[in-house]
Amino acid sequence: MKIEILKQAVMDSRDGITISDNCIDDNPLIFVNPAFERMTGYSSEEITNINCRYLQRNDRDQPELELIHNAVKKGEYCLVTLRNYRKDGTMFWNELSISPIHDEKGTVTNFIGIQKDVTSRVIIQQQLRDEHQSLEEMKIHFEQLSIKDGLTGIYNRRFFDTQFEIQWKIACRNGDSLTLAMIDIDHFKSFNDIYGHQAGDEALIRVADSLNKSFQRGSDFAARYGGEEFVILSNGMTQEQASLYVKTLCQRVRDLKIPHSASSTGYLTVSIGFSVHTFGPLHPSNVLLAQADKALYAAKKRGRDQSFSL
Ligand SMILES: Nc1nc2c(ncn2[C@@H]2O[C@H](COP(=O)(O)OP(=O)(O)OP(=O)(O)O)[C@@H](O)[C@H]2O)c(=O)[nH]1
Repeated sequence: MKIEILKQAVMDSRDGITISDNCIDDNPLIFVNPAFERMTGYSSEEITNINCRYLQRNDRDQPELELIHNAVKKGEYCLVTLRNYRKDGTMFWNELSISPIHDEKGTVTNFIGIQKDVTSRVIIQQQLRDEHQSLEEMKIHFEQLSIKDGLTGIYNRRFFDTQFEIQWKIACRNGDSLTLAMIDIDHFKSFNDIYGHQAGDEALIRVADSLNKSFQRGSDFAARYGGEEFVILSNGMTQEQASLYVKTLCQRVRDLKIPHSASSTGYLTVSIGFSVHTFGPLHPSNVLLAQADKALYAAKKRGRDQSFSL
């Protein structure tokens, strides 16, 4: 091939082509083609005989610069995408490859650099990444919405039903005990009537929060079961442990000291029915719910502000 054609190919290339001199201190550019001049806005005279790091200006905190530095040191090829700045100060993404040129003894005498302005591609990639991230955030948000109660922020009935099924199956397989506590606010209708619905909502939030902070085990959880009714599911407790635990729940709500003039104590209280059941392979799950529900009814009958188990 004629040397003239090679020369013309470099001059006509749409990609920027540079040649640096590796035998001179600081590896300065000794040639840039017209496409490089168009891409950067610098003329050949302005940028030859100096190292091309001026293209990064003060934006030196780019890990890719370390890759180039190492490749030059070892006399190796490398491909990076960098933020570069044109003469007018505007930024562009430069996809740069550098390849060593060897003399007959194998010494690296020069590097040839090929540069492409890939700004549009990088911007689209960033937009896609951002959109993907927002979609992920929305997905998490909607997942949370589907299992959390809108008012109190604790788990909702749907989550409880699913989780109850799972924990029941595990308990049946392992022969473990499960404890279900059904917690109902006392005289809540009159609380709403006296203090208003908004105050009722605030009381529900405070009670839910207090119950939600009461666990000893990671697998325990509280959920809002209905209007002013909550449930707590816990595994591995004995009857005695469960009995002590639910007493502390009643106390936690008393300690909130939410005034309730229609309550005999003067404060908002809860009644709790609980059931502890050790499951075997054939035990249905609803026994726990039915027993806890009956026990709650009994706790109400016995005067409220207390826990009870059948
Ligand atoms: N503010 C508010 N009130 C609610 C909400 N959900 C249910 N309630 C109210 O809770 C009250 C429950 O009343 P009842 O089922 O009669 O029970 P109670 O008055 O607590 O009586 P006992 O359970 O027998 O002590 C009703 O007045 C409902 O309107 C809610 O999200 N916000």
